Amino acid sequence: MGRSTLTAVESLAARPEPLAAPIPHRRVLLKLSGEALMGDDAYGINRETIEAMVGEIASVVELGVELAIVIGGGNIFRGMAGGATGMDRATADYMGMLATVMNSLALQDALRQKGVVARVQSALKIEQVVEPYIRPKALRYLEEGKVVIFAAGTGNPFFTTDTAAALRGAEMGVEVVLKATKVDGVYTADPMKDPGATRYQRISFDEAIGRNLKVMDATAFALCRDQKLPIRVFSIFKEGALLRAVRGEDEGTLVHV
Ligand SMILES: Nc1ncnc2c1ncn2[C@@H]1O[C@H](COP(=O)(O)OP(=O)(O)O)[C@@H](O)[C@H]1O
Ligand SMILES: O=c1ccn([C@@H]2O[C@H](COP(=O)(O)OP(=O)(O)O)[C@@H](O)[C@H]2O)c(=O)[nH]1
Repeated sequence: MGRSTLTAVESLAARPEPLAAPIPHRRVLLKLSGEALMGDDAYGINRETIEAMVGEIASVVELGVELAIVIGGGNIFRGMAGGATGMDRATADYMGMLATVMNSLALQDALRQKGVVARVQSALKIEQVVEPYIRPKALRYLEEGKVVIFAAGTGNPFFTTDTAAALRGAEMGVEVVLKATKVDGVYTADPMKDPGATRYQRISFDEAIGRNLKVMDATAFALCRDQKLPIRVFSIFKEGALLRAVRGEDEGTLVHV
């Protein structure tokens, strides 16, 4: 038996007994902001930010929660910025999707170093580098206790990784989409621009869409609303926030049907 198979089996065997307090979520999708992974750096992945996140992911996996991840690419390339400089928007968006593949591979490796088994599946075919997205295979990995990282967004230009998170979340049948981003929830206005903005504890999809709150794009909101898939928005920088979100505790903002 190959070493990688053993590791997967070992990690399954090492799953702890269910805790006395039941965990409300058995399968979740985590959306990690590419841009937030920069931390204070000018571009790329900040070592401390990714290490902190990987530590939190490891503790979620230890709980026995099945975890799928969609990672952004804004720390390397953002299609809109390319478009603004006169580049063809679709070409710029494909570059953005390739950036998410790089982030996914970096995250997979950071997880490996922490002893967490992860598989990357890409919406774009780059078979020498990463396996393609195959839904039943992804479901199988999750059932085996492996983390699945979905790379290349939806595989289509003019979309975002938030929409990819909603799409893959719905396909994987997760109970919640957890959006880890730069801000600690959904505010009445963009808190980066309006210091008077206040945070919602809970907000309905209809209200978030109606008020045009930009923390997530409208396509992602609409897809989650139609699929009755709640989203919890929380800070990527806050220690313990992911674990609290997975436990269904009051963290950030819950966007609900
Ligand atoms: N109403 C709002 N509440 C919270 N954040 C908002 C709101 N409107 C705009 N934002 C902005 O949305 C950003 C998160 O969206 P985005 O940049 O797409 O995140 P990500 O990189 O995580 O996909 C926040 O950094 C914040 O500045
Ligand atoms: O389905 C997708 C997902 C992403 N992108 C491109 O990839 C970039 C990076 O993704 P995103 O901006 O969502 O990342 P994040 O905000 O999390 O850093 C986007 O700007 C788009 O250009 C795309 O074209 N289609």
